[in-house]
Amino acid sequence: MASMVATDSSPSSAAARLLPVRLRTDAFSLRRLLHMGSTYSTTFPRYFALRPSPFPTSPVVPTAAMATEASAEVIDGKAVAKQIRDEITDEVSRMKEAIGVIPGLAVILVGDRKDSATYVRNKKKACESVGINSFEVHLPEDTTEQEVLTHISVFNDNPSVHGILVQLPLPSHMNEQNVLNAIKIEKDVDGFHPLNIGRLAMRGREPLFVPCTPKGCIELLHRYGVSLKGKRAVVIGRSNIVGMPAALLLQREDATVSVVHSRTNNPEEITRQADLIISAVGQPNMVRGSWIKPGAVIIDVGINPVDDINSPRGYRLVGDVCYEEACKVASAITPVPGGVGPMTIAMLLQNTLISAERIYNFH
Ligand SMILES: Nc1nc(=O)c2c([nH]1)NC[C@@H]1CN(c3ccc(C(=O)N[C@@H](CCC(=O)O)C(=O)O)cc3)C=[N+]21
Repeated sequence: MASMVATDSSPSSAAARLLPVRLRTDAFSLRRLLHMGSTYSTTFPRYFALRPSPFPTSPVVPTAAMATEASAEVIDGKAVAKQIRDEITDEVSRMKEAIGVIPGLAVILVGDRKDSATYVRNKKKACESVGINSFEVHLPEDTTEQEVLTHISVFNDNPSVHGILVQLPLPSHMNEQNVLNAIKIEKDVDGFHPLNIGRLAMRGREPLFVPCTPKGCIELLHRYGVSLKGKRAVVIGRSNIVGMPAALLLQREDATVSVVHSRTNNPEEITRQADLIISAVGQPNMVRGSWIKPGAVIIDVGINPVDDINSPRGYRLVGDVCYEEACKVASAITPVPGGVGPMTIAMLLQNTLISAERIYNFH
């Protein structure tokens, strides 16, 4: 622990400063774990902190029995998202002081889905926390597609709005494609416009915006020092908003990518070859311990409610990955909640800031 304190107070590199405190002492521990396939060698201090010896006065020597009980590093998305929001707060005020512009995000919510309402409320709170202006339109379930298009058009023309997000899913009577295509590409902070996705897929091209959830996954890996170059990555799920863009981003990071989906033969065997797993399917606890190569890094995008009479809400959130099993095999894993979810919102704020900076040519 003493060495951690010393490292914290010494000048650190830019990369190290971005890392969560606990990792600053060894920014590349996870990268090393990836190479070694070990679940445990660089995590002794935390290991002992979590499982104190029953004989605290005697020195603790790791044994093989302990190794089988090793638990993965927790990739703390909540803490990293906070760090990113702090960076955005600074940048927003720098921009305001320099050119008098405040970034603005417009969110359109149609219908009364409780989860959507919660997400939109969280986005609004997050905007406030970093000094970004938020504009919100809440429309009833029976709104026509044309009315939604009109709201988009007004936001497209509003110079105080630099990002527009239409909360998905839309009510079933609407054509999602028509609605998303109406968003001006310069304000498409979700990055869902086909032209953005097309550019993401092409070598030598740059999208205006990278979709928030996959971007958040890659950002977490970067800030935890996980290198992807040459690594085998498996993305589970092929949705337009997570799985597919995540696979494209991983290829841009020089990973070798396989996409496992509902029609894949023997998904377990393919997934077990991965150094990195990104799971985005929406099936609670689908990825079991036996699917995971020892030492793999796991990013769990799933946010699945499961009934839980002991929870005040009557349910709790679990990921796609069986956490109890996975943390005994993986070298690092994102929890649910507190993993990718908060990063998605942080990336939305970042995209909104990037948009405003680009529109005003402010860097
Ligand atoms: N146009 C559009 N863009 C989106 O980005 C979008 C969307 N539609 N529709 C729905 C999904 C879902 N989504 C989440 C964002 C944050 C959390 C989040 O912060 N979750 C917390 C838990 C929150 C809780 O406890 O309820 C966590 O994982 O720690 C979850 C889910 C964005 N989405």
